[in-house]
Amino acid sequence: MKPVLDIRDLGISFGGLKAVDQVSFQAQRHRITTVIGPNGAGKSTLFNLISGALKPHRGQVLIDGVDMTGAAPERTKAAGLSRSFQITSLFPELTVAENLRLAAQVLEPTGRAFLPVGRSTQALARTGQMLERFQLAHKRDDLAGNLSHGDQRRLEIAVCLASEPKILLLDEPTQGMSHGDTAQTARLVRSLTDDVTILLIEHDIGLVMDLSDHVVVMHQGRKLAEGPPDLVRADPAVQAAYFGHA
Ligand SMILES: Nc1ncnc2c1ncn2[C@@H]1O[C@H](COP(=O)(O)OP(=O)(O)OP(=O)(O)O)[C@@H](O)[C@H]1O
Repeated sequence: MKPVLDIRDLGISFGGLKAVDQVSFQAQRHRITTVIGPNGAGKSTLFNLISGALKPHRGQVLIDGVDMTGAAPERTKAAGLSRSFQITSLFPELTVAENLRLAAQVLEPTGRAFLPVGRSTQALARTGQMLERFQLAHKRDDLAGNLSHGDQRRLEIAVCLASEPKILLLDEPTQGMSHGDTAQTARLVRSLTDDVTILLIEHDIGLVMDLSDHVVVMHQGRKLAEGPPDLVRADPAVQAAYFGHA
């Protein structure tokens, strides 16, 4: 089957530093592909290259077979790529439902995007679905800024999904969460693969093993290894570079 995301020989340098160097891999539809690697390995830069926040110096990014290399974030978004950030990008002064409806507004047919809220039927329907799915219905009228950290991170994932993307880029979705919140969010992320393909950056190796279908290991800008989580974890080169022992 054609991969939904195809990364080919991607690279960028900052001055003399090759932050991402000759990286190639594919993300298969409805699977979770996780990028791991020590601090400074190039994971965030890779996400920036894929989402269009940075333009690569070499290589290609294909979304559903279409070359999107160097396309601006608005264009990769329109092609079906949605990204959540480590730092929350919610509107704290808007309610939970309003944050979702704003993101879902792109589902309205062209020319109807600025209709009064009550007539944005598709956006409202999607908002309702997201509230249910993310167990936020009882908090729909709470200000996003007043939610707990765990609820804010979950709302942020819901906002990313509200526009019905094909690919979801999640950067450490459970960072800073309590143990209980982490487990709940992990279950949620797993359930999302019915709808989307997920590309994840995650440091918690337990979560990586639990959640991932496929793991890509980065080290000093390069891809060190890739494969199923258990095989990658047992790889001596990965052990040496990432887990600190051979
Ligand atoms: N805009 C930039 N200008 C110069 N150097 C940069 C820039 N962005 C990243 N770097 C460097 O590129 C390398 C890769 O950084 P990156 O943030 O992608 O790593 P990472 O794997 O995401 O690390 P972490 O796990 O700490 O978030 C680092 O050495 C970093 O200092």
